[in-house]
Amino acid sequence: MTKISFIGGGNMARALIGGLQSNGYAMDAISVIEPDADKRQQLHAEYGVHVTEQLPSVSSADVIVLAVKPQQLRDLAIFLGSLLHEQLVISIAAGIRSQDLARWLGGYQAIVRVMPNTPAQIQAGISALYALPAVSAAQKEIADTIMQAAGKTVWLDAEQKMDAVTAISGSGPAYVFYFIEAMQQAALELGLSAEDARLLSLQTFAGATALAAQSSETPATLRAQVTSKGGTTERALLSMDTAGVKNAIIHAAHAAAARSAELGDQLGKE
Ligand SMILES: NC(=O)C1=CN([C@@H]2O[C@H](COP(=O)(O)OP(=O)(O)OC[C@H]3O[C@@H](n4cnc5c(N)ncnc54)[C@H](OP(=O)(O)O)[C@@H]3O)[C@@H](O)[C@H]2O)C=CC1
Ligand SMILES: O=C(O)[C@@H]1CCC=N1
Repeated sequence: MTKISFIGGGNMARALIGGLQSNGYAMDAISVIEPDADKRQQLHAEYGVHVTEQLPSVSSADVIVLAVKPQQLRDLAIFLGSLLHEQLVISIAAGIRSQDLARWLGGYQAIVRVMPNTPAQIQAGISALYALPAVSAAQKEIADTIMQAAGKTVWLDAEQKMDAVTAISGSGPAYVFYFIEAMQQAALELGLSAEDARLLSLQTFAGATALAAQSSETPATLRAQVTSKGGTTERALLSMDTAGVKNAIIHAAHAAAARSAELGDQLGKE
């Protein structure tokens, strides 16, 4: 079994480990390097993974997943470079370009950049992957297998597309949760119980998403099928259009993509 070492045991590392566990991955093949003792203890208790604060332990791993914040990556990578021999390095840090990471690692090129998302923890994630040219086909296969344990995978032909991916699927779960929060708040305001608010909003999301995925119709057509002339949906959509909801969502995704590029520009300069 490929030995995986996560550096950083925060939200996204947990989500990926959860996905690997659900997929039957041997938890004793996974170790997590994390400075916070409470997080280490929690990760060990919940998943049975090895935990340590000792960076040199990465030497025994086949794959190293860099799961620290983008702002923490450079200092870590400069230290990590001397510990690498033939491991595959997977970076999930938003914005950070592979060539900047390679430079911080002292020229190490076996790098796959990945943008996962948190539904990984129930194997419903999607990850976009991009490999530097030096990454072998076998290493790409390993990266793909690991990320498939957390959901679907898509390979990018140009790293530049990572900013867009980050804005859509990386940050995207937060947009959906935001919408669900609003639906649940409205349900409560309209007099439904918390339990019904939760059930009705979540099943509506799940059902509409499944229909959009399975149907050959566009989302616009499916939306029109809900919208009876002179009816309730029409009134709701008019209210959304007046408030500029669609434009706000599009604008938000552009803002996220711009922030990804900005992180790459700012942090990559160092
Ligand atoms: N959350 C998400 O939905 C997604 C996140 N990502 C990317 O994943 C990365 C991690 O994000 P997320 O999990 O949300 O962040 P978190 O802050 O939750 O996790 C990062 C963890 O790494 C720890 N850490 C910091 N420095 C080191 C170090 N030198 N060695 C080991 N551990 C260290 C942090 O400790 P401390 O808090 O003490 O600094 C923290 O516990 C980011 O780069 C982000 O861009 C990508 C896709 C989606
Ligand atoms: O918010 C962030 O920066 C990270 C990257 C994508 C999702 N979370």
